[in-house]
Amino acid sequence: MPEIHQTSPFPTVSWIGDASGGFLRLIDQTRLPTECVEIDCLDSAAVWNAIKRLSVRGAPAIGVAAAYGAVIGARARGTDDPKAIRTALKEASAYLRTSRPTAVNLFWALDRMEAAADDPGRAPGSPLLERLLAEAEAIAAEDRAMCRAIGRHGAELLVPGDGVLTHCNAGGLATSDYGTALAVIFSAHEQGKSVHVFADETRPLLQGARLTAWELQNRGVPVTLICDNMAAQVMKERKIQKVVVGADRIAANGDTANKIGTYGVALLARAHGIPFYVAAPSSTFDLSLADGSGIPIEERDPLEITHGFGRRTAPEGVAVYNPAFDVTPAELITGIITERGVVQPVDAETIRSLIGDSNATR
Ligand SMILES: CSC[C@H]1O[C@H](OP(=O)(O)O)[C@H](O)[C@@H]1O
Repeated sequence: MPEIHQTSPFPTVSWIGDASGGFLRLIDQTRLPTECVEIDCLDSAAVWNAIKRLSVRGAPAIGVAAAYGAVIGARARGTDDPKAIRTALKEASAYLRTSRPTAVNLFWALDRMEAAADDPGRAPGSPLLERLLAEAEAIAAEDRAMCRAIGRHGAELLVPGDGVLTHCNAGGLATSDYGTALAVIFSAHEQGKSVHVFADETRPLLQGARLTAWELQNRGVPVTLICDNMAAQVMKERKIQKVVVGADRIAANGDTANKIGTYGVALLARAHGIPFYVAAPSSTFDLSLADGSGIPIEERDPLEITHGFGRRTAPEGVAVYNPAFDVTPAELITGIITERGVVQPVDAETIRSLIGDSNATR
């Protein structure tokens, strides 16, 4: 059973100790906003469970956690023999890949960890476990930098007084720090642009209510919480000038998988003439997919719908459908805000030239 520690709000995911004896520490996001506690993951099974149960969630944060989980898994055979470490790493990587299917960052990060194990060029001469930890730390550091760059590029799209609708949580909790969609908000505020956020609560797991509202309040950003079914009304009342959401996997043509309900928000934004932006790092692109039809959509436990709020809210035995994501077609997306700039999603070649095949390793 992982240990539990009280903690300050950040960092979402961090490594404690050295390569041979260290472990992954993360905020348990299932306990927010009422409790901000951390759990320590001492083996790859604890990391797998943390991802599966959304203790750690959000595409980039899942990738960073999986990278550290691969380091832990590489030690599973208790030897410094590089051959045994590589074998244990591959086993841990294959196991961690089964935790959740949609966020491509999980697979992107594990691909990087496996490549690092075979690349003596990184930190030549140092023990393999230290090289693996260095790669995981690099993935986390790159993510922090990408989030800040996304914030800078995205903040240019906002004007003072904008009402911005968000869906789910694409904040610091969904990344190694600062967020993607919320990075745009945070950066705008740091530049003195006052914007007001309307946060969809985002059923069934309420990442918007529990996490986005919590993050924005922590940083002093004005936020109004709404139910998902109120998005059309706030748009009709002209309270919303922009929509900014995160992403879990973006295909080569810009089709974007994100939390369930995002597609509906995109349709509403189009109907009201409101720009709809996706904010995501290049690690969330899957250029191996020509379009969104190939993005695997996770289906989760029906109990998340029938037993939310701590009690049963549906008749015993009722049929339930619980897809955790949907795919917004590129033609409904005004622009994708990446660390390299804003790209118009329907031009697949522009996306490929901006993102580059090397970054989107799939
Ligand atoms: C910055 S990616 C955040 C992205 O991930 C969330 O899904 P989940 O909470 O199930 O991991 C949601 O789709 C967010 O937009």
